[in-house]
Amino acid sequence: MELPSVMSTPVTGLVAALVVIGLTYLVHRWRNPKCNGVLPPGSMGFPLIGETLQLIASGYTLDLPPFIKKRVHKYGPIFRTSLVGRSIVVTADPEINSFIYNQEGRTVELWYLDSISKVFKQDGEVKTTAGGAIHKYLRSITLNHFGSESLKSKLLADIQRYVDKVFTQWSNHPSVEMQRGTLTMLYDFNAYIMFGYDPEKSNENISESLITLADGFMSFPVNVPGTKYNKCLKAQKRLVNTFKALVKERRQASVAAARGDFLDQALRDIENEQFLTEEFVSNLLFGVLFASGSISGSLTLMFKLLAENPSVVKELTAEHETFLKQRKDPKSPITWEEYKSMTFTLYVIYEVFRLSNAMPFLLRRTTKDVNIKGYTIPAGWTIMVANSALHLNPQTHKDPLDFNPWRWKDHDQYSISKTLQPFGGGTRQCAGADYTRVFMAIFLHTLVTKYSWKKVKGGEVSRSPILKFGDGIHVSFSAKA
Ligand code: HEM
Repeated sequence: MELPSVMSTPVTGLVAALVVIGLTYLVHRWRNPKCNGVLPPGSMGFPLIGETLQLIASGYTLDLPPFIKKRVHKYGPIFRTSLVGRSIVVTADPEINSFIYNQEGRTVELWYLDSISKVFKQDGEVKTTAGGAIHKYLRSITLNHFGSESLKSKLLADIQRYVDKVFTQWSNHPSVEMQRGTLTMLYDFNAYIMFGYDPEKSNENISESLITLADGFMSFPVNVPGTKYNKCLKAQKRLVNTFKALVKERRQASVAAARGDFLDQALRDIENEQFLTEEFVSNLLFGVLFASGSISGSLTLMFKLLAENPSVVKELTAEHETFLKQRKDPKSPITWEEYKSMTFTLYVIYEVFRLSNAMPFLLRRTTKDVNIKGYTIPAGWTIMVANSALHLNPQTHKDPLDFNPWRWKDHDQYSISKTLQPFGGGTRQCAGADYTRVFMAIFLHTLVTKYSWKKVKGGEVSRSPILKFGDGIHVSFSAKA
């Protein structure tokens, strides 16, 4: 009866030793990934989860996310890590960032985390973020409807009418939570521009679903009922169905019903572009509409920054009241020439971009080994381009956490393009940049010329690493006499 246990002891010991050796080898491989050169310094964290938990830990200032700040301090402006199962190199070095922007289609390609790709259906033939002809098309259709020609001929007036209407509604409430308020405003208006959406006539509340989606898409990707990620995936399903139905309905509508909008153009182009299908078009509407909500974070933060800096509001108001005085009819709409001469307003907008960092980093995947500054980033790795580091670098911007629009006074356009890159760079640079500046300028014009306003509650900010506003920023508005 004793025999089995005498026999099993050395076997068990051997198995245990093999498991330990195997695990040690795997951990060693995890910590020292293969590379045909020198990897940037850094740590790959724990096997599988890497340093994901550290990435999403919140910082309670407008400064760089603590994850990046701590590591830049420890390793320098380029370091390696692992996040959600991916080997990643983070760069906060402006020279390397520009190099990476310009490598698009050569040694790197646009890439999203797997969980984000799932939300935006970025796979197979409906991948709207692909390169080549698809990328060219994405840019051209977006610029056609949101670019400078459209702004001058149509959108400038449309934005003014819409912003006026929204402020009138806001002033009828005791207060408005600005993040939700600006997101609803942006999604409703941009959906109107793109496909004639009218929230009062639609069965689906598109802005509400997009807000739920925006709230959950950067949360920890655990798909369990009740989690933000789960709610986000449910909202995504509703949106995909709504866009599909919309595309079908418009395709069946008569030519006379055409509005000449984004959706009409995409459906017309189906005849000429091989990659365009109804599913692709509905995915395109979804992606561009979601991207257009990026202005909300900057507008929301703007209220906090203006409320804390009355001298900025004073100079801003003076600039806009001068326009009113110079007009024959003070009630006439803003002209393109007036927009172009809003000097201080533009400094305020630059400063809000610099501090809001609506997209604190951009993601790329290497298609070949990338050699830069003595390091090698292996093929198949992800690169996180931390453009926000440029905006918060004390060597580039003195007292970087101060809201100081006057700092832009002595900069020419070239130096601004080198020190402020909220819209990224290279061929993937934001196609909504002009539209964003015009929208914010008109929003500010309406705010300071027509309304008195007060922050009544909230205003805490955090970064994890996306900018968040705690319980929000609540503002009350009343029309000026
Ligand atoms: C504050 C507002 C905004 C910010 C900070 C912002 C930022 C960015 C950034 C950084 C990129 C480059 C992404 C990358 O390289 O990975 C980008 C791309 C893009 N953005 Fe924006 N964006 C804003 C508003 C908008 C708006 C209002 C629209 C639509 C009207 C828009 C449409 C797009 C599109 C279509 C792209 C893809 C461009 C391409 O791949 O060539 N964005 N945006």
